[in-house]
Amino acid sequence: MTHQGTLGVAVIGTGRMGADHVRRINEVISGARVAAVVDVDAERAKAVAQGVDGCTAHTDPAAALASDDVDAVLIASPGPAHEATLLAAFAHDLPVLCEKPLTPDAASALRVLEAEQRLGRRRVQVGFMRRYDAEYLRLKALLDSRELGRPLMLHNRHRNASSPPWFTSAMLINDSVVHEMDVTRWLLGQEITAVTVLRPVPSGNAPEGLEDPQLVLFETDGGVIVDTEINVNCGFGYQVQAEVVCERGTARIGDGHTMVTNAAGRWGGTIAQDFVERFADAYDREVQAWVDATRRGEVTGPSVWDGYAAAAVCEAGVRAQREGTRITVDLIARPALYH
Ligand SMILES: NC(=O)c1ccc[n+]([C@@H]2O[C@H](COP(=O)([O-])OP(=O)(O)OC[C@H]3O[C@@H](n4cnc5c(N)ncnc54)[C@H](O)[C@@H]3O)[C@@H](O)[C@H]2O)c1
Ligand SMILES: O[C@H]1[C@H](O)[C@@H](O)[C@H](O)[C@@H](O)[C@H]1O
Repeated sequence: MTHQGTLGVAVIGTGRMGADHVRRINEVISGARVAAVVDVDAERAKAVAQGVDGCTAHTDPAAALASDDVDAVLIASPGPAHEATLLAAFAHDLPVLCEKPLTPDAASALRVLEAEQRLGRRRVQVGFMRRYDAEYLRLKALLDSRELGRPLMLHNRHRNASSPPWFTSAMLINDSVVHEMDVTRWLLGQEITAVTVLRPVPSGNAPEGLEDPQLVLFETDGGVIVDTEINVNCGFGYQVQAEVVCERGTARIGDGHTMVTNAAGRWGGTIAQDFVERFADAYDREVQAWVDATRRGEVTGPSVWDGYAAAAVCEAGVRAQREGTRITVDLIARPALYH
């Protein structure tokens, strides 16, 4: 560990999330510094490194991972690039915070799972940041207390103001609904066993050819039914809501009205415009929790098993969407490392 016990972090990928995590490590959280940044776009890496004291810029993760200044790795490159960097970090015995998705498909996630098991201990926290959001944490605590009895149904709404130009119909499932896959498994403590996808008439707001919105149904091994409206061109803002229906009551999060105003014949509040705004505190808590655990020599939070399970549900979801039928999810038995 460098500089009086401060964790030296290499941030891989300095795009939207990577640059935001560099700012967070530099300005918001404690116990870590950005020692190196890596991006295949050399200019982007250099521009981000310039704003950080003692930070080197690289185009190849191998150079950064081999540096004596680097104690830990934060991966924020696109999903298909995650596996290679995860395996390289394992080879250097470095702890990792890996943005979601762990990897884009179940086979590659399984390879990472097997590699981590060969190390014999957990090395990776996966960036499912909703587990660090104050509202989701309250909902989880309520469900764990069983105050409302057993959960029976979970209704989710996941709305983005607009989708980026490269967004595909499959990405509604594996880039967006992947978050509901993780919170469903985490909130309920159950695995998702089957997925069905229903598609209404596409919104006129959606780019030509994008099947948006969609309604995604999960069945779980505890008999809970979960529905998620995914709607990535809703136009009005970024909205993530969840309502759990239990035997003796319901609980709902995500209305997010910290202040309600009355003016000009209307009442109401404001809606965040993107995930960076809505989940700002959750990202801060996620990265701080990773740094704190790493400095204690521990690994906490969403695991490679969680990343693998989400990848397997994504695969079933994309098939369910394509084939228009209910698809069951096949998971391997959970290895002892993740019990
Ligand atoms: N948790 C969340 O809410 C959330 C939100 C958005 C994105 N993400 C995830 O964060 C990751 C990055 O997404 P983004 O929106 O920042 O993307 P982005 O396109 O803005 O940035 C990705 C960066 O990685 C670089 N890059 C590409 N291949 C690379 C490689 N092999 N090695 C190093 N750098 C490489 C690109 O040049 C680019 O600068 C993705 O895994 C994405 O799913 C998570
Ligand atoms: O990559 C992003 C990100 O994961 C957001 O949290 C989600 O709301 C978006 O739909 C997705 O495209």
